[in-house]
Amino acid sequence: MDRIRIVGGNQLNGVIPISGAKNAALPLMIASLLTDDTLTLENVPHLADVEQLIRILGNHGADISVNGRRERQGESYARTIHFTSRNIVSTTAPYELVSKMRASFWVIGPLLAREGKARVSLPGGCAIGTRPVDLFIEGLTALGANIEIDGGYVNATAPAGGLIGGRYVFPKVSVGATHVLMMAATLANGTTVIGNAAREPEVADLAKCLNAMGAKISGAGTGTITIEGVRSLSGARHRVLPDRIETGTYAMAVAMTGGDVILEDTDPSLLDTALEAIRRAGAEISATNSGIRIVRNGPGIRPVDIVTDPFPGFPTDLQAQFMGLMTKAGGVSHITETIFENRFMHVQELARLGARISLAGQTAKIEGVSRLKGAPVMATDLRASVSLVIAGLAAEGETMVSRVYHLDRGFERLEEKLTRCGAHVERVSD
Ligand SMILES: CC(=O)N[C@H]1[C@@H](OP(=O)(O)OP(=O)(O)OC[C@H]2O[C@@H](n3ccc(=O)[nH]c3=O)[C@H](O)[C@@H]2O)O[C@H](CO)[C@@H](O)[C@@H]1O
Ligand SMILES: C=C(OP(=O)(O)O)C(=O)O
Repeated sequence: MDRIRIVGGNQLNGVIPISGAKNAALPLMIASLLTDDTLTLENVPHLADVEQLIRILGNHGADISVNGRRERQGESYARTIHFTSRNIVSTTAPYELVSKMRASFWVIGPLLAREGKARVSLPGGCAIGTRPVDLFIEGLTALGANIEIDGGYVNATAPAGGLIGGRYVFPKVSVGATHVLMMAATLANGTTVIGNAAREPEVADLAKCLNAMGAKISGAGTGTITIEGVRSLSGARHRVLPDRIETGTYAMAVAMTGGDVILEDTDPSLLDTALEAIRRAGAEISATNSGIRIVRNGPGIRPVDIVTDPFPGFPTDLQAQFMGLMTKAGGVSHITETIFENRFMHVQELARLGARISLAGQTAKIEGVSRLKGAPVMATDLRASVSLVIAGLAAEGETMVSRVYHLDRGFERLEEKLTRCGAHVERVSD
């Protein structure tokens, strides 16, 4: 199993290209099931989750080629991938495939809308909380679906004439359930209104792509989304938006080590709240023509309190990384997690590096220390793993991160991107 070896102490200086967003690419890929035509996605990151979803879509009958080649004939990055689901050959998404990744459950929306039925295993994914699917079930039921859970599978059927436009107000914001309801409603009879919708940029990116495919969606990116159902969708070409979580992660890494880095091919407006927190921690951040410049020289890291919230709040997917940064702040900070009830698994691992963190309910208190010391640590989930990398970059000596398959789910070429900026980071394959 691969591990990542970091020798801390180097500043980061240079340019880091930001990849397409995993959390946009996944729903966009799933949207290809809505049409018998070809959906072409550009700027798709090369990640374990993308590969897994390619397998899942293939199981439903999608024909997939990468950069004009059949998948696995050659490797490349920032890929253009063509998805054609001329016929759906199976409306079942089996446990063996879906249990590995939460987002694969989302195929339920397109399958139900296009084929009138779907049998999808209850999802797996990062162990960061219970992550139920009640909101998906309520939302799809509001479009007329009949849903039962049996033997670990969600069995959904649409009325004889297809899904029917409806109104559903989420009692709690859910990114995934918003994606699914929006996709399902594109092919429903009549108009659907989704209230308290997730406002994440990835939802707006999916709507933009669906509209390019012929859907009639307005309001995506706001709390109310209106979808006028259409008979069928066509193919389209769409570029996946930049990964705001990867952007924030590297910005925090630079704030941690000090240095001067340009994050290229990204957009600061995707992560205003997180950038503001990093600024308050002592880094200078400015927009460039194609991204963000982040500089920290001289003064140390200042303690900053944050609370995670749905967009436009501070993203839960950057919480672990910000905690990594705060371990070396000159004072006490507090981090409150409001989205997932069990997203503090990195605390005990950061402690191995010398961090002083105590937990009280959903709030972590971090007493900054002046030095961290390298140690063997274990990645417990995707963002937790990269918080250990951030801490390791500023720790004295060697940090060895095991279970990096978590990291490979969401960070494309991390070692290469950091090494190019002067860090000592390498992958060790046993
Ligand atoms: C692939 C992807 O894009 N994943 C992101 C997506 O996950 P995901 O879409 O799974 O997260 P949700 O927004 O659905 O979850 C938010 C909260 O709602 C709860 N909930 C959700 C659905 C449901 O039916 N019932 C319910 O109670 C969840 O347990 C959680 O407490 O948004 C999260 C919140 O920004 C991010 O951390 C994930 O990185
Ligand atoms: C939690 C994440 O992903 P997922 O929802 O796929 O588990 C994440 O991207 O941080």
